[in-house]
Amino acid sequence: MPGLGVLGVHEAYVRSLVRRAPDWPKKGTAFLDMNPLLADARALKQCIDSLAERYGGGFITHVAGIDARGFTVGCALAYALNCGFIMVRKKGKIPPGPEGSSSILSEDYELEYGKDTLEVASDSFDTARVTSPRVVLVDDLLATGGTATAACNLLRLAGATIVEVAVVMEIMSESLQGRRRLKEEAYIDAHALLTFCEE
Ligand SMILES: O=P(O)(O)OC[C@H]1O[C@H](OP(=O)(O)OP(=O)(O)O)[C@H](O)[C@@H]1O
Ligand SMILES: Nc1ncnc2[nH]cnc12
Repeated sequence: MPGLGVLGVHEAYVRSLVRRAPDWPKKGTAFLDMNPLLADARALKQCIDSLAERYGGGFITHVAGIDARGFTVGCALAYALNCGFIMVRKKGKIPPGPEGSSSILSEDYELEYGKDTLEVASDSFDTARVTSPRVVLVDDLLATGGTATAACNLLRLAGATIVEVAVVMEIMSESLQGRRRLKEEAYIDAHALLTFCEE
């Protein structure tokens, strides 16, 4: 149907369940909260079904999700695709592997309202069983793209090929050009279920 987004006739309903928190966590940030969307069975199912349709077919071997909100949608998608799920974690959360068998890959980055560090275990992918992991990276939201770019870098260091970054919400504005940044710095395309144009 022309003029409809990727969620088609479901878009308005799903969009209505994104709550805005102006000036949070910092003045000037228009925070988009997907808690009401996650809490709604119909909206959650529509989001996961839409992503599963896009990435189904057997090419994807793993879904990776970014700590913490990316875990919600990411793990549900992995289940729907019958894939494994990889956690890209915030600093200090990954336990050591048995006796030096793995190391922790780490990258500092900036996001819309701060700085942080992401980590991935070097042995996240069992490459003896899946020789070339093909991954869709999932998060709730793309703003500057700093978080997703760092996650792509880490997953590649761990041996993955990133097929696409998928988010529920993308914020597009003069200052937030995450899609462009991902393409320029990580050579990856983004797929968003909902787009929000700010400013
Ligand atoms: O495109 P960017 O500007 O990098 O911003 C997007 C990131 O910001 C939020 O994560 P946050 O660090 O707030 O973590 P949370 O999921 O633990 O709330 C969001 O979940 C994305 O991961
Ligand atoms: N505006 C925003 N709303 C929700 N999460 C975010 N992460 C980065 N920017 C965000």
